[in-house]
Amino acid sequence: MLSIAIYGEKILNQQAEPVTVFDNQLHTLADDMLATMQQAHGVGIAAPQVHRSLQMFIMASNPNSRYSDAPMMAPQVVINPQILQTSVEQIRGEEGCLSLPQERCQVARFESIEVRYQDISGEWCQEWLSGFVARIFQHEFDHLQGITLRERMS
Ligand SMILES: O=C(O)C[C@@H](Cc1ccccc1)[C@H](O)SCc1ccccc1
Ligand SMILES: [Zn+2]
Repeated sequence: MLSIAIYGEKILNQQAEPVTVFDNQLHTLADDMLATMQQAHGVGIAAPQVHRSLQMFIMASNPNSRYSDAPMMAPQVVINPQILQTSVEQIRGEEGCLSLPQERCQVARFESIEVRYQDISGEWCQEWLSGFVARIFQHEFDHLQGITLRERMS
């Protein structure tokens, strides 16, 4: 397990660096992030949260106490992500953050988004996401820009 940065640590407010080398070390980091996220019962985790300023996160939606209709999906490693398009509609929903333990707040997110990112082998993927998975993507994408729930509280 990796240690999780807590709100107030500088790394959480920095713009993360692009990933340029897709090697075994990157695979190891992805495995360690996944294990850390699962131990914390999260549905996502971003590299800056484990003190690595890299544009990389994991999203792993699964039905949970707050989002019982969340889809079950295999964990997805997302690298150098871009948000290409967003829906007009936004939806407010409850979010938590592993870096803000015990805090929950309502955050408005776009209902659906078109995204482009590289997977763990460097292949580019482009797809539309909606609902809870889109919410996780936007939450983790914020972490890569140095934005946390505190800055999003509305
Ligand atoms: O801090 C993080 O990035 C992980 C969050 C991700 C998250 C994204 C969107 C909405 C909620 C959470 C953790 O998963 S916090 C734990 C959690 C899990 C399910 C629902 C709410 C909070
Ligand atoms: Zn978070």
